[in-house]
Amino acid sequence: MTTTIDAAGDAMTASPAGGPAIVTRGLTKRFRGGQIAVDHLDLTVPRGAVFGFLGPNGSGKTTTIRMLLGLVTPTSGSSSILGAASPVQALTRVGALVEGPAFYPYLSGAANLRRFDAADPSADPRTVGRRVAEALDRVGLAAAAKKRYRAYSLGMRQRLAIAATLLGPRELLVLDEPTNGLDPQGTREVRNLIKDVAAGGTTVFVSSHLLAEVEQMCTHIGVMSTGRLVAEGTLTELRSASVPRIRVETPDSSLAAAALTAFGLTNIIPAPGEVSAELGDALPERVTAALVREGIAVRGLQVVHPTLEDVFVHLTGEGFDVEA
Ligand SMILES: Nc1ncnc2c1ncn2[C@@H]1O[C@H](COP(=O)(O)OP(=O)(O)OP(=O)(O)O)[C@@H](O)[C@H]1O
Repeated sequence: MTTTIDAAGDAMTASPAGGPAIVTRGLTKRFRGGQIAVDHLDLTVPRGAVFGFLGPNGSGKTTTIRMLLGLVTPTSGSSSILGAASPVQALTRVGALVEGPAFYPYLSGAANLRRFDAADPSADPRTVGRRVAEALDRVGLAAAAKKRYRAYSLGMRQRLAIAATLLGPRELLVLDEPTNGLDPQGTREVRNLIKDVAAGGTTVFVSSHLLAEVEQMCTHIGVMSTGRLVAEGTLTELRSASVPRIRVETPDSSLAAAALTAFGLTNIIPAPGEVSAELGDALPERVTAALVREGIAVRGLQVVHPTLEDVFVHLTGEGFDVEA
């Protein structure tokens, strides 16, 4: 049985039924011209998770999603969604938003969804009215069902795009950058919608380059950097991977560095007027006492806990956009 952490940080038990929602093994895509977009990706997305697929632009998120859905052929490796032998066999159980569907500006939200549904050969035309009404209700657009698409705000447009993925019962929702281009209000709407969908038992796999956004709605995170997965785990696991550091302000930084080394601290970085080191399990008061014993002038001392962003920047060597 796998244990996952819900969006609020509480422990919950994910259903083990049917195995993971997504598994990739050695998944690789090299485009013509030699560009490697995804490099031996081993990913496991547990059922019931809201999995944030985080990475800077160009790190391979969209290419991975396209391979998962059978829209791009991998160069090597394999992937499986919902335990199916091929993406086609799982597609009726998966809602996907990769490139926003082309909606007609002069049609209402409801009429657009009906047209969208008509293009799906697996959808039953006899139940379309009920399913469209339910999908609009789920995304909070029931009152705007008859409004023309062109009058929708950006947030409403994105919610309609998500409604299009919810026209049938879905076990898995795959959303590529669903908040791209949205203002803070629209972003909040989409984030809350994703949480609601997940609360109903649907696994959600959502890509983003926004760390804060992923932190607010996801139970699990996978971090991509130049086509490689550099970190994967629950939010709690990834947070606990961050090791606190001690920062000593002193005019004797080289002497202090030597004293910290002698004390057994590692990863020591001396700088003018200060020195810092990984604290690990050491007690800061003991470190202070050791420095004073060595006659080092300590002007200030601070224990610094790296944020999740610090951890990821360290892993990827790149900054993340932290604005939600
Ligand atoms: N059809 C293609 N042909 C050649 N190179 C491609 C193609 N599609 C993507 N790439 C390259 O593969 C790399 C990964 O792109 P991808 O779109 O998967 O990244 P991403 O993380 O989704 O980024 P973004 O958020 O900017 O879409 C990039 O360097 C991109 O230029």
